[in-house]
Amino acid sequence: MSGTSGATRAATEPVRVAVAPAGERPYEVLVGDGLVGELAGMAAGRTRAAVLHPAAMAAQAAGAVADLRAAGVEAHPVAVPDGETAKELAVAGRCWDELGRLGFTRDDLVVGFGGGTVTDLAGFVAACWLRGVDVIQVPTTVLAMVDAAVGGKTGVDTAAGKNLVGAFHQPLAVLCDTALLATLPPAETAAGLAEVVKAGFIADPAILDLLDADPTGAAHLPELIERAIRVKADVVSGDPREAGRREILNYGHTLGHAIEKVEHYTWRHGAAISVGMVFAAELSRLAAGLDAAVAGRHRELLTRVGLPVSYPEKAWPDLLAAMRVDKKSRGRMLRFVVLDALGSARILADPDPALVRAAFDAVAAGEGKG
Ligand SMILES: NC(=O)c1ccc[n+]([C@@H]2O[C@H](COP(=O)([O-])OP(=O)(O)OC[C@H]3O[C@@H](n4cnc5c(N)ncnc54)[C@H](O)[C@@H]3O)[C@@H](O)[C@H]2O)c1
Ligand SMILES: O=C(O)C(=O)C[C@@H](O)[C@H](O)[C@H](O)COP(=O)(O)O
Ligand SMILES: [Zn+2]
Repeated sequence: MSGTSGATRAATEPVRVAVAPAGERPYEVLVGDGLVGELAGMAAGRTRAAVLHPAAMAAQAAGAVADLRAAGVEAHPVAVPDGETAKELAVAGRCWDELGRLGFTRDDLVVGFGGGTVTDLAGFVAACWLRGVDVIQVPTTVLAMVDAAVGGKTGVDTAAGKNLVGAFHQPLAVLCDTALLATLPPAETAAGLAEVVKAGFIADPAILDLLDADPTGAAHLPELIERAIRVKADVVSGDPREAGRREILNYGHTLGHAIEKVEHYTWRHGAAISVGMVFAAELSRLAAGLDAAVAGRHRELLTRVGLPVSYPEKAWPDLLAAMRVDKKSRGRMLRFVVLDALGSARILADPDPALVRAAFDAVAAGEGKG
């Protein structure tokens, strides 16, 4: 490490998870307490860095900016709106204006410091500026650590729907400093656990046992974060541009993204994905032969985590319209991620509309309220 900033060093050796996207530069996801100090060492030698952060995280981001400056990097904080409103093309435009004002060149660095909305935005800003500059992600929510900051999916929302404009742009590194989670509100932790539960159902059932033992996640948080990152890293490494298997990471997202759109992005992503997974589990039971007990486990566990598991029936026409512009759709064909069994996910293309409706009816009936 060449950092000379005197920044806080990780108290213990970080966990390192390798991501090796086929045909692209490999990188590591580091997980540990006090890791944000590693940023300055990684950036040393660069001329400029722009640290994109939500206004609400200005104080924490200022620490990272100070570390970068102490390492000789001309670092600039760039405040962006909080929550999903960060993921608007106009916000990306303002970030590009700022990079232009700073004279950002191809060897300068974008840092995404915040939740998944900021890491999605920062990745997209970096992907497009000069057709691609490096980005280091410093996720500050559970959700961003286990999912959003890893894997190179970047983008913004449009009037037509969620994440419809974007680019694949893998980060140079991902620094998950678990000390930053100390200020995270419980509802945000629960939302992040939705993606952890997803990783459990599609690939690593041990996650579900850990959450059964403590649905707050607190007792096993470092292990849960590491396990979910390993699931994501494995899938992304094999299929970085979602030509096939990566679609399983979209479990629960077909309905989940539709709920986010219908709710005008006032729902947390993790909360919408929770309802979406209950729906996907029902569809799996009805159309892919998933064991009823495994389907039911979705409702039970997500309820205990504190996440919603039902949604009003009257919204169905709007939800169906929103699902048609999901990125997994082909032509007029809807495609969903389903489970054949615990830990075994696949695509179900063009299912019988009656079964899709029946799966939603079960969600609307609140059978999952537990
Ligand atoms: N690119 C991907 O692969 C991918 C994967 C999953 C989700 N996502 C995207 O991620 C977004 C959701 O991310 P999110 O759940 O992190 O939401 P978010 O970014 O809106 O953060 C949630 C809230 O927590 C606050 N916050 C962040 N860190 C904090 C901290 N340490 N202490 C206190 N408050 C803190 C934020 O300011 C915000 O108000 C969605 O837009 C979703 O589409 C992307
Ligand atoms: O990384 C992926 O691939 C995922 O699908 C992870 C999802 O949790 C995430 O919400 C992603 O942004 C959804 O992707 P999208 O392509 O449906 O927008
Ligand atoms: Zn997601």
